[in-house]
Amino acid sequence: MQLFVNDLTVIDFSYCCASRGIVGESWIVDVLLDGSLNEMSMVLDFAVVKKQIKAIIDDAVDHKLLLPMQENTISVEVSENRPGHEFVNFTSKQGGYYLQSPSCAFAKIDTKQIDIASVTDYLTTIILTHLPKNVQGLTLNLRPEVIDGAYYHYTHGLKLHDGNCQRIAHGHRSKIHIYKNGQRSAALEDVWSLRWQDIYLASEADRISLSDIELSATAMANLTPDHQLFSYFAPQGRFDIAVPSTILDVVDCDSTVELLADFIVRQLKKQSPLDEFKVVAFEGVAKGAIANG
Ligand SMILES: Nc1nc2c(c(=O)[nH]1)N=C([C@H](O)[C@H](O)COP(=O)(O)OP(=O)(O)OP(=O)(O)O)CN2
Repeated sequence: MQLFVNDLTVIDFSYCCASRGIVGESWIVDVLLDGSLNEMSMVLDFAVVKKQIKAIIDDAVDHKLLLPMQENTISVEVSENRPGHEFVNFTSKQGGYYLQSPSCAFAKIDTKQIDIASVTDYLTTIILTHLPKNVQGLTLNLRPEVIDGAYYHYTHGLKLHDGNCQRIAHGHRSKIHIYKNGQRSAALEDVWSLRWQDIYLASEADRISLSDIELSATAMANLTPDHQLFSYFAPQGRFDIAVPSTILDVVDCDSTVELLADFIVRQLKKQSPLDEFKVVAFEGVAKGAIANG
């Protein structure tokens, strides 16, 4: 007997990619279980699938930075000064990224590259250990949203969020709709999808000086004048990141989707003060904010 739950959840995360750098991503998760019927004549109660399997997936990868541990341009070091914190040093074709975060912000995956296949294997192994004996098989289908139009991938952190969105390197793949004087503008949507393609979005308020940043000795030896530095404290701990200027956009606000929609409107108004704009900014799949100006 097989049981399925489609659209069980969306995982929003970022990952280290040798060619693209740190990439924000959103994948929808469908689940298919194979098993015999239990004493309730069920393969597994939908409530268990929806709550427990979703919780396992969230705990494993959601709002984390996924690290392909077989990639030799990544190193992880335990912080000696901050218990429970780790440093990640990552060199990509786009430049070097250096981070400090509480360990829960990273998922270490034994693979050469993060892709749908490796994350599916990783999650399947973890979930199978939690399933009752009557459930013998598990098929996960991870898939990006089908998007007919412009989208971007960004990575960010929300220092004021009391949940996992406080993690300084989690991200999303998000649609963007822009209306100019009531008409959808594919041209403006393309401009923003290009501007925020594989971008790190930092808040100016989180900028920190070189003397105050906390990174590994390896990172400190490899920082260049091109790196910009950001840091904050949030309930899970201290977060630091160094990002090369070329793959960074610094906004004058926090990066909640409400404020990002407003940021885009303000930039558009600066360029064309006489025109009216509406920006529908998504954050991951099927949610977002609308700003007008
Ligand atoms: N009003 C807003 N709420 C939240 C924002 C925001 O910008 N505006 N942002 C976040 C985080 O960035 C987070 O990444 C959003 O992800 P989401 O999947 O919605 O978070 P949850 O884990 O709580 O939801 P699940 O569907 O259970 O994964 C949070 N809120």
